[in-house]
Amino acid sequence: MTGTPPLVALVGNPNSGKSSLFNALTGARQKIANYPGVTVERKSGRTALPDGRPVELLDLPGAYSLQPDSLDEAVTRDVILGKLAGQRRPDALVIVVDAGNLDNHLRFAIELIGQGLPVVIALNMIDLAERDGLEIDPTVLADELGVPVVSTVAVRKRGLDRLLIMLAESLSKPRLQEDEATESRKQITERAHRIAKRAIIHETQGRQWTRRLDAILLHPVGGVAILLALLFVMFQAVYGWSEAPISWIEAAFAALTNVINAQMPDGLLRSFLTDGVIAGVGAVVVFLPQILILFLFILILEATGYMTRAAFVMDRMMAAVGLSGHSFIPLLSSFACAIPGIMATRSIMDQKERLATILIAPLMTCSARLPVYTLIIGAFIPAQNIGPGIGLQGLVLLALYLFGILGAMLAAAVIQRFVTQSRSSSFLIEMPRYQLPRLSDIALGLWQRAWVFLRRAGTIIFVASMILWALLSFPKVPAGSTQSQVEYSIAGNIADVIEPVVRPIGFNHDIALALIPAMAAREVAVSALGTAYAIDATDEEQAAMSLGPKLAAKWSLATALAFLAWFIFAPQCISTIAVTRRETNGWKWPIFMVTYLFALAYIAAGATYWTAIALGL
Ligand SMILES: Nc1nc2c(ncn2[C@@H]2O[C@H](COP(=O)(O)OP(=O)(O)OP(=O)(O)O)[C@@H](O)[C@H]2O)c(=O)[nH]1
Ligand SMILES: [Mg+2]
Repeated sequence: MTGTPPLVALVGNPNSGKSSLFNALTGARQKIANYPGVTVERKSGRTALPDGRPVELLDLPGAYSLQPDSLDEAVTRDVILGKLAGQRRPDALVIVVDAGNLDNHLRFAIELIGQGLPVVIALNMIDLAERDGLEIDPTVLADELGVPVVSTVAVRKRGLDRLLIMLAESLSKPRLQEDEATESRKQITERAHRIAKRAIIHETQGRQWTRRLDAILLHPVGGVAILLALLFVMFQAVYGWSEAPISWIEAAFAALTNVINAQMPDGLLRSFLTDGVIAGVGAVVVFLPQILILFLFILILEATGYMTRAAFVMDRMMAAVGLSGHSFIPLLSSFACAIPGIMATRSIMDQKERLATILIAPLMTCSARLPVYTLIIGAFIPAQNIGPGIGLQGLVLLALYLFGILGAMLAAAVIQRFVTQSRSSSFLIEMPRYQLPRLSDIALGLWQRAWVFLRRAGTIIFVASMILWALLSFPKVPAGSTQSQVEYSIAGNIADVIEPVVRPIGFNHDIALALIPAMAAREVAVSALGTAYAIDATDEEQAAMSLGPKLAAKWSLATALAFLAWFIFAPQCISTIAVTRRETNGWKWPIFMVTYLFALAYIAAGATYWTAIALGL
């Protein structure tokens, strides 16, 4: 044979050992360049078949399927289909499969075999599989798939001779027709599962447990039910466990106020310290225990390997609104804060899906909303059980989170349908191993969350409280005026302008006052109320009361519920708007986002208020 040597591509899932195999086969005879027109690395090299014929090997980027989710995957697909300009189609494929991950990797293998090219399967990492007590019969695999299968250990160069013999044989056979009847994704998954089950002769208990657990946790109905149950327990705990630590923090701030009141003469500085700093910052800091409890759950679920399963379970639901599991992790991060969530959307390949995800990320209940929610719930929702072990407050909190998610899903459906018009892409991920979380990792994670929260309290919320205290304290109300200090102040006058706009949705003057500074950060709504009520307190006893009872005395239930509904939707956060501008390269999308979110917030608050009034609450 003369002319160009046959081209053989190494292809398979990421991390299956393609490059290791490539290195083992080609040694130093490698050429590295880019594929024409794209910044994806092209690695090729020479090797020789047992009869001495040369072969050109191509190390393709890892992929999960022939439906690309990334540039790398698109290159892999185009090369295999012979569609990449300037790159000839391979004459045969070596499909590299991780023996320890047979179920997952066989899906791509089946899809590749359907392309009709001569194929040899390298059942790689067989050493690791053996170490883990996994025994696989390659002949069963070969029978089921109808192609030769060779066990290999790329890093020890085991099985390479046999691989080359099989390759030579395959290359000399005529090319098959491409499969006409293409199987659906579901059929491929099921077939991969069945074949893996047959080929695995023996597996350890740990792996059996993983499979059994996955069968339950990934179940389309049962898995969702378990996810909801876990969320339910999580939000019950936020209330159930936080009472004592919150009262300690409150007591500490009250004691501090008393010391200052006893040691300092009445005056501006004292008012600044007690009404501004302690009432403002303190009102937010008391929510630290609840935030830590929430994150304790999230960190544990992440560390055990459950979160990836939750993403998988959610994928189906997200597909219904035109998103995919790719959006799940960014949206999940948005529960901490929309800013890292929006930044995490960079991993979404489909630009329209990415945009839709950015636009709905602020609807995920970020931790800054928690102080607002818990303050209002604590003040207005009775701390009673509506069934054995089912606290009403925790239930309301869960409902608020679910409303946020529901709102996000509806918004996504509408946005994907009318604005971005994207189709959802396929979503395949590998499940991490289940494991017991390490205490030190959880502790570190909690410490980081606490630090972020306290740093916000000490910086942005502190500054906002300071400014607000000044705006509320000046000008001083003249003696004998019928107005209170807050009404007479600059902030009070600004609130007068806003109040008519928000009165139709049940908001009062206090809320109008809190809304503007809360644009800096949502928790500032809480500190603003704290400072306003502290300044207006007529006597010491009233001043010492914590914020919740004060609200309960002044607001109607309908107003409180409307305020909660507002905060589910309102884009009350300048940083999020700024990040959206940066990530979408312009003002168009942030303006769109702010407009639709404010509109939703206004409608939701109004609907809540008038429904509550109609129900006589
Ligand atoms: N024990 C063992 N380790 C292997 C084997 N093959 C590959 N590895 C290791 O697995 C890891 C991934 O191997 P790579 O060759 O980089 O995998 P790849 O398929 O090229 O990965 P991508 O290019 O990211 O798609 C490396 O750390 C290898 O050393 C094997 O047969 N046995
Ligand atoms: Mg590689």
